[in-house]
Amino acid sequence: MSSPEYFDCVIIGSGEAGKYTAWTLGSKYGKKCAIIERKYLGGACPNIACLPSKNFIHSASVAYNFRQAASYGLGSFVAKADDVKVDMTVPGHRKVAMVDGLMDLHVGNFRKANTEVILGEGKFIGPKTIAVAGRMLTGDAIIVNTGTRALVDSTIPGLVESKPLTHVEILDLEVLPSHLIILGGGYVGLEFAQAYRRFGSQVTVIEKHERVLGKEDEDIVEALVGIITGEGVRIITSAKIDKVSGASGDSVQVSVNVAGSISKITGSHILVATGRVPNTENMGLEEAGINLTRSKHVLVDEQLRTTADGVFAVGDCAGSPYFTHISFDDFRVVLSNLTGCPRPGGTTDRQVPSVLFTSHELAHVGLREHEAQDRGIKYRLGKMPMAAFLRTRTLGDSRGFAKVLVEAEGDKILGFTALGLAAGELLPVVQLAMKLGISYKEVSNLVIVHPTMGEGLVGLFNSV
Ligand SMILES: Cc1cc2nc3c(=O)[nH]c(=O)nc-3n(C[C@H](O)[C@H](O)[C@H](O)COP(=O)(O)OP(=O)(O)OC[C@H]3O[C@@H](n4cnc5c(N)ncnc54)[C@H](O)[C@@H]3O)c2cc1C
Ligand SMILES: NC(=O)c1ccc[n+]([C@@H]2O[C@H](COP(=O)([O-])OP(=O)(O)OC[C@H]3O[C@@H](n4cnc5c(N)ncnc54)[C@H](O)[C@@H]3O)[C@@H](O)[C@H]2O)c1
Repeated sequence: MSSPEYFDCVIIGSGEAGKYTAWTLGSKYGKKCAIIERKYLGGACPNIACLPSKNFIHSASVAYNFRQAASYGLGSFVAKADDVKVDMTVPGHRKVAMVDGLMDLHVGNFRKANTEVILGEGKFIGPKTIAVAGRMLTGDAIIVNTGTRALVDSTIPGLVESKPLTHVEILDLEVLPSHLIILGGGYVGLEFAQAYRRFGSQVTVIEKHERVLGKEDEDIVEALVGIITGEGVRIITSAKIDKVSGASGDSVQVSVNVAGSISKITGSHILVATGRVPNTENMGLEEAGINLTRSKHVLVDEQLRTTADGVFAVGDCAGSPYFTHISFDDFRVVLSNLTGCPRPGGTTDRQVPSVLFTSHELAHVGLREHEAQDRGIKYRLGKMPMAAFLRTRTLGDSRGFAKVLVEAEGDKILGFTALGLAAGELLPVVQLAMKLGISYKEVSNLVIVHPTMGEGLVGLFNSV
């Protein structure tokens, strides 16, 4: 057997953490990296997940705003709101143009970093040895960054046979579903539900738990559901799916059992959004000494080291919270290890901020109110309607609210949640205050420009 080709670092999967590692090791440290990618150069985010879905959401919000044109004196352009029909090929082309631009950027970055990009499916054939496209590679460091994929639950009778859409296919759909049925009321389900409703589809979301977005506080979910259902999305909760029949793209029927009462929902398309599974099977991981967890994520410690010497795992496949910015932070942790100065604590106690990109956005960081109550953590609460964030008045939509949890005995911020227009933009200043461990009063004492969204934080933090 010939000996493997040597690289300083070999990365399987070109997701967020992996590509930044290659770009940085190559451009800043002069290291020679190889990155192996089977389909989506740069990973899910720029190709089939975050960025294309947000591009779509923006197209949908233009359609939504167009229907409101009369309230801005533009009624003569829109005879009747229902007359606005979206040619779905156009948002599709807009998305493709964006992705093409992002790919140019990626190719340029790999070139600048002198990274060898190898297209193919990477598989371990021995400790630190990987086979791909008829080649055999090894390196000082190996990084597994293979991500996750949408779960299509084969235990639901008829679901697989109905050929449901996942987030990948729906982003390429060039027709508007007359009725889109969405299984799962989590991030993917709700973002697409509102977007497709805004494009003009009838939309039904079916969620198995008693609430959508099960992790969030009840008051937040109630307010968000009010906004989304107010636009015409139907949400069915506490629902068990008994059976799916028919075919997505033609006619599909879902039998739903809610507390023993069975109903049949008929739609034109069905989208699965019921969670994700790690891409860790058939890769020779365990044979190479890389153990998996019960959920089939790669088992890692706080420095993202696997059970095999010199092999790291990063991003979704390592069970890090499923967000691109978290995968990016995994890159920082691994880089700190590869450059000889491991980040103290690694991934322990890092912030996990999130934004659900519905309109209105749901932004969160730190402790939720129900989590504090469940854990018996005492807190003081500041809560303020978005109407008191005066910027929202200028934008004509003041729905939603924000709340902040502060220590009962001290002044540190424990958690922050906001539901409102552009709420995601409020996070960094709160995150910084939390990270520095400074008093919430430092935020309420800031001079913040009037009338920006951030200005509302002064009132919110004063209300504690
Ligand atoms: C619809 C949708 C919208 C989302 N929106 C957001 C958002 O707005 N903000 C946010 O922060 N997060 C969002 N996420 C989550 C985010 O996309 C993921 O958390 C992120 O992409 C994970 O990155 P990663 O580094 O783990 O790898 P990934 O981006 O998953 O990349 C892994 C890569 O590995 C490749 N691969 C797998 N196996 C092999 C193999 N054996 N050989 C070679 N290559 C392989 C895959 O093709 C893929 O390109 C969204 C997810 C979805 C589904
Ligand atoms: N804006 C963002 O940052 C963003 C957007 C999309 C996805 N993501 C990431 O991707 C992850 C995956 O998203 P997702 O929406 O696929 O998963 P999710 O875990 O967020 O939500 C899945 C939902 O499906 C429900 N469910 C599960 N099985 C079901 C069944 N049989 N019938 C009905 N409902 C069922 C769950 O109770 C849950 O509410 C997210 O958790 C998030 O981390 C992030």
